[in-house]
Amino acid sequence: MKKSPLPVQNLSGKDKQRNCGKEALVKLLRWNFGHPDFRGNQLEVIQAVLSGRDCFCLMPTGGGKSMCYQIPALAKTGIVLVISPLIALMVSICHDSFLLENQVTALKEKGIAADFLSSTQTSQLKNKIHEDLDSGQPTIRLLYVTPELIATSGFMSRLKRIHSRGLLNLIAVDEAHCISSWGHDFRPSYRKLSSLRNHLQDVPILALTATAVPKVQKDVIDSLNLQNPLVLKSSFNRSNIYYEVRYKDLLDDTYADLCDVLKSAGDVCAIVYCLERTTCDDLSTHLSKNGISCAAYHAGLNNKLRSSVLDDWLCSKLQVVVATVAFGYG
Ligand SMILES: Nc1ncnc2c1ncn2[C@@H]1O[C@H](COP(=O)(O)OP(=O)(O)OP(=O)(O)O)[C@@H](O)[C@H]1O
Repeated sequence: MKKSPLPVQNLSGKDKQRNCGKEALVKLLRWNFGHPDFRGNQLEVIQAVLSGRDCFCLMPTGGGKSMCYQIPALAKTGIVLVISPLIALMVSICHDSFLLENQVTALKEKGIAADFLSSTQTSQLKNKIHEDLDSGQPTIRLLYVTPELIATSGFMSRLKRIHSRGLLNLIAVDEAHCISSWGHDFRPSYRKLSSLRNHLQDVPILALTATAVPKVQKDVIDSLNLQNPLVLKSSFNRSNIYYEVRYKDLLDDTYADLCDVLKSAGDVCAIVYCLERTTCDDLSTHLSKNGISCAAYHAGLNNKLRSSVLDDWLCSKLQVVVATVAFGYG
């Protein structure tokens, strides 16, 4: 049976203080996500944004950044806007089984009213979301959008209307390092997010990233015009990860060595990254010949084939994917 989200309350006066308190927030976490307690800096971030403060949060991949805006969306009536560069990718090139993995689907399955707006949706679907947003009492609590959409005047006017009704609670900028031209993943569309502060002055902004050297961090804070932000950084040490370096030049046979490593690791799933497409094809053929269930993944393969490799790997039909960085982009 599906659980319905805990009822939310409008935060004002004493309620505001009480609901920003740890106890109420942990209750929301347990009820909606089944986690016993907050991890790392999650609670501090959540309390900061709920109290209306801007925040810059640096947390490692898998550290639980999403919870930092998902819980605020459940703690207050209104909307949390999540700006993510990943929506377009997820929706356009992945199919059902992978879509199930994405945040919106997972949230909906938990009974949380989340949705996304993307250029790949039918106008019927988009209109339905627009109607909900324009209604006096939108049902959507978490809305995922692309930075490109923020730059359109139509959507900004819609946001301003929602804000004028006191219903825009938080703007979360995921992968915030993309705003910085100093960063490794600069996206020009992210630069346009600097207009958010001018248009929606008193809405707290939460910048989230897993990668930001001090120069990038400053650039993100300046570009988004964060005001006296709470800056929180977590340790990048992942105690569950074991690192080992083997020097290729010192190995007699790199392919044979890799084959041994994969076989001795047992029935694990793995990604082997290569610099070139031809190496992916070549190594994948070699591993397959040696009894390892394996496929290549790179931008030279058509969408259908890439999707099926991704799908098979996600459902453990394939043990190893030999890929270029195209795998990280979906
Ligand atoms: N407080 C918590 N206790 C236990 N598990 C948690 C907690 N918060 C988040 N998680 C789990 O940690 C995993 C990673 O969370 P999440 O996807 O939000 O990480 P992330 O920091 O956004 O990662 P990425 O950088 O890849 O986007 C999820 O499975 C999530 O359910």
